[in-house]
Amino acid sequence: MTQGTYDVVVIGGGPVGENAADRAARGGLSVALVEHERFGGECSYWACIPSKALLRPGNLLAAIRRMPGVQHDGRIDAAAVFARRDEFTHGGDDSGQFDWVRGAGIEPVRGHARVTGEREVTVEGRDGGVLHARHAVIVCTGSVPKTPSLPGLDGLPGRLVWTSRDATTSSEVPGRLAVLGGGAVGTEMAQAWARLGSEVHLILTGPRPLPGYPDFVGDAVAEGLGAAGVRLHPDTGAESVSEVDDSVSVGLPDGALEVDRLLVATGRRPATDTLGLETVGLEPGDPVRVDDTGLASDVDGQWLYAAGDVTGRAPLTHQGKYAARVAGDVVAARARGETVDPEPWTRYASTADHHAVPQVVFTDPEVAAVGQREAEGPHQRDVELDIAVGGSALHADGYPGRMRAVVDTREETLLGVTFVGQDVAELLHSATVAVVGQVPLGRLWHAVPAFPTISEVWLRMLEEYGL
Ligand SMILES: Cc1cc2nc3c(=O)[nH]c(=O)nc-3n(C[C@H](O)[C@H](O)[C@H](O)COP(=O)(O)OP(=O)(O)OC[C@H]3O[C@@H](n4cnc5c(N)ncnc54)[C@H](O)[C@@H]3O)c2cc1C
Ligand SMILES: NC(=O)c1ccc[n+]([C@@H]2O[C@H](COP(=O)([O-])OP(=O)(O)OC[C@H]3O[C@@H](n4cnc5c(N)ncnc54)[C@H](O)[C@@H]3O)[C@@H](O)[C@H]2O)c1
Repeated sequence: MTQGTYDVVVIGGGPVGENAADRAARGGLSVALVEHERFGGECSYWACIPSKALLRPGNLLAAIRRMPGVQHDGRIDAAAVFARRDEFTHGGDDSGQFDWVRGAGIEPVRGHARVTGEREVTVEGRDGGVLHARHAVIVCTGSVPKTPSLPGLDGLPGRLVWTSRDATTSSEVPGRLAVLGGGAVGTEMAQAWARLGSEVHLILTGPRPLPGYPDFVGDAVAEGLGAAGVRLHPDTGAESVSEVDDSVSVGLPDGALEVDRLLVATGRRPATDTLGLETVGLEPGDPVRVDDTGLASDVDGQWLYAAGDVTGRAPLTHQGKYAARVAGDVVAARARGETVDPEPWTRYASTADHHAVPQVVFTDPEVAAVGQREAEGPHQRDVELDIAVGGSALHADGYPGRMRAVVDTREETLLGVTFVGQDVAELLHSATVAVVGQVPLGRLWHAVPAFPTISEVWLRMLEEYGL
């Protein structure tokens, strides 16, 4: 039984909760961190880490195939890929993360936490009890999969339906896999499992995958998925599903598709269903809306904060951790009695959430984007060009890639940059620095890309703009 009063109680020990707790502890506060499953959260065991471990070998093999003169037998050893993935996820053992929490001077608490009143958290489970927070409760409970309303889905036996957790942890390669949803999870997992040997069908409601990106991105990823053997079903959408002979029959407008597993990857929603938010006037199931300091917008008394997926702001690990650093620092500063001025771009405001969220989709080709994805106003211009420079040609034969920069034509700064192509992920931070730093194009002209690198496309983009 855990009872006690801490300066701060953080609910949810994923990457975001760990960072919020760490910053508050570094600020001199006593902190309890409550986790009901595994310290390290979704990202470490069921999301970012295992998915990237599954993708990398296939992307590497595809790159090798495109390079004349490199010997290979064209095979992926699925068992070895799974073994490497399981090393990254420590076979689901969170003791290393638990020890890190302790080592950071944070009190780890195992159990399910609920807010039961102002500055009060009740924990059920191994370390059950009531925790009181002198200064703040920070909610970092992440998100859970959204289930679409699809006739027959509720009645399908669980073994036939995959969530992203199954898609990232399975050590069996299904013969036939249907993937519902062409977002980041759907595209990444479709490609990974096709490369691991499944016959994969990607069912899309629109004409191309990754609908939130420029069309040239979705088209390039569709081509890459096709090259990996994924069968795309654009403008389709599943009408119903049912079990037939231990398989799933997916009803499509042009007939039934029979598969061994159905991966539902139709988005995520904030994990606030059983958090007790009704006790403080919030609606369970809704995101915890916050201002740029992380303070909950609809709760009085300046004590409830949130960061990460649960806020619905920028549901990515790195961006959630950024918001967590801000919230942890704000709580520590306010606890010291300091007045926090959340001016944009100070350490007390997660300003980048509005202007400069970077994301990579680790398909082949990769997608890397930050900030605005297209021109939206009269003084904005899209500058779009193929990535066709000395560096890219040497990197891969006939390198197919494209970029778009969105330029503020009055300030002559960048509002956003999108790349698609092999290995563009590592180009992204240069774009993020340019967007966040509002670097004038005239000054970017002097940031000379080394020859021969893919970054030479920066120079071509400036020339295309007119410099
Ligand atoms: C398949 C997949 C791949 C992804 N790949 C990437 C990627 O490559 N890069 C990227 O940036 N993002 C990726 N994401 C998104 C990323 O996983 C999330 O943005 C990130 O995990 C959010 O961190 P978080 O700490 O807010 O939430 P989570 O990681 O979900 O952690 C929340 C924690 O809170 C705990 N918790 C919840 N409720 C309670 C409660 N009441 N009491 C106690 N504990 C509780 C949970 O058990 C969990 O440990 C991916 C997502 C998926 C599904
Ligand atoms: N590399 C990365 O950064 C990475 C990788 C995976 C996931 N993530 C994050 O995890 C979260 C969840 O990813 P996700 O791909 O599940 O969500 P998403 O919202 O990115 O994509 C879901 C897709 O499913 C489609 N969809 C919705 N209902 C459908 C239906 N009934 N039938 C067919 N399609 C349908 C939507 O149009 C959308 O394209 C996102 O926030 C994502 O950014 C990030």
